[in-house]
Amino acid sequence: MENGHAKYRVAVIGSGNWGSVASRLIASNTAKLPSFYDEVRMWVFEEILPTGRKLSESINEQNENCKYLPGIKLGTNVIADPDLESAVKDANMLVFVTPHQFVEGICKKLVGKLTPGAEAISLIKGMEVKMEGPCMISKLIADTLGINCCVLMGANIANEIAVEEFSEATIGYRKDKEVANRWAKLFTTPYFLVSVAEDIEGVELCGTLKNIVAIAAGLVDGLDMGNNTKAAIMRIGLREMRAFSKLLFPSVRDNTFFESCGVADLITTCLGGRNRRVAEAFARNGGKRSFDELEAEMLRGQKLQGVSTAREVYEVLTYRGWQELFPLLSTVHEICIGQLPPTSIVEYSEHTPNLSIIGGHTPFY
Ligand SMILES: NC(=O)C1=CN([C@@H]2O[C@H](COP(=O)(O)OP(=O)(O)OC[C@H]3O[C@@H](n4cnc5c(N)ncnc54)[C@H](O)[C@@H]3O)[C@@H](O)[C@H]2O)C=CC1
Ligand SMILES: O=C(CO)COP(=O)(O)O
Repeated sequence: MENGHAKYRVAVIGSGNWGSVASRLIASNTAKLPSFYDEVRMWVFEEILPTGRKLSESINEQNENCKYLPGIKLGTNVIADPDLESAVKDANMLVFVTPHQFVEGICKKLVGKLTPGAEAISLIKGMEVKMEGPCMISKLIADTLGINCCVLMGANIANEIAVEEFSEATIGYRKDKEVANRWAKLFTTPYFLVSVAEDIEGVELCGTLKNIVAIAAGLVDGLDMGNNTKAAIMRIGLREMRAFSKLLFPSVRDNTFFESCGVADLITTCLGGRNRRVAEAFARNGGKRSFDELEAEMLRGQKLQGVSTAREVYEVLTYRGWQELFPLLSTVHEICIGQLPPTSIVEYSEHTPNLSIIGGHTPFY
């Protein structure tokens, strides 16, 4: 507490492409706003660079992440720390931003290590499928660590935000608007406008599911189909995103799909994202080179989320008998695993079933 007011210390867990940009954005605000400590600790999954140097040391020396965000200064108040426990020490605002497949292991290491009363926000686009069913990443963080966790999603291609091009984002929260507003204050800059929505599942599912649609858009690009086809894929994808989200969580609001986290993120990722780019290469190679191989070659350490999310969603669809209701989401997975050729992405619509069968109610479509 300072002058009777709480003062907040921020730690960022993750230092990939978006993790580095988010740290830079946040640090530009903590340096200015009196309610936050200047320093932002950024946890780094340690790597040895080709030069033989440790990535964390290189970041602190150059004030730049030469592997995941070359050419951009992070701000001198961003301190890279390869020790997870030390990175979160005394922090009461925790920003989770790693590829989704690593978050469970990270959370397990953090159990019992957090400052009491710490709050979290997840910038991670993805989900886990457990025995009990699908689990959103914010819930995984909240349940494993016993803390409240908001989400921030949006049309946020990191490299564009790094050079301060105008973007918007949506914070999803469950009940506590005051906490959501505090997160919004931490992230908002003149070039990064943040709004809040009391629909955490809707916001997070938008960010998660659009990565599958972006794979479909990339396949269409790789097959040299035109803008009309891509627009159709985006429209059908958005429709399936909304239907799937509402089936999982009936509380999900239609309006959420019109926020930055919804239609805007879908558009930007289908036009300029990594999922789109690698899927295009996959289709150009006729599906003969795997996504894993192309990811390693094209992204050099950055990670795709769409392929594993397609698998996770497919597990939910098959388990619940919903596969036929979601032809686009299902087809993307079947293409990714080589069960169908890339050209199937535009063939499925012939088999689109009568979608009004869901629970005998008016269809979501
Ligand atoms: N890059 C972007 O434009 C955006 C990314 N996102 C989301 O943010 C999340 C994080 O993405 P990025 O920061 O771009 O990461 P990235 O794609 O650059 O991923 C690489 C990161 O994973 C780390 N890593 C590798 N192996 C690891 C392990 N075993 N354990 C822990 N960490 C490991 C690497 O050190 C590196 O920090 C993802 O869910 C992504 O969908 C959201 C908006 C924009
Ligand atoms: O989520 C993103 C933009 O909002 C980035 O998407 P990609 O991971 O496909 O680059």
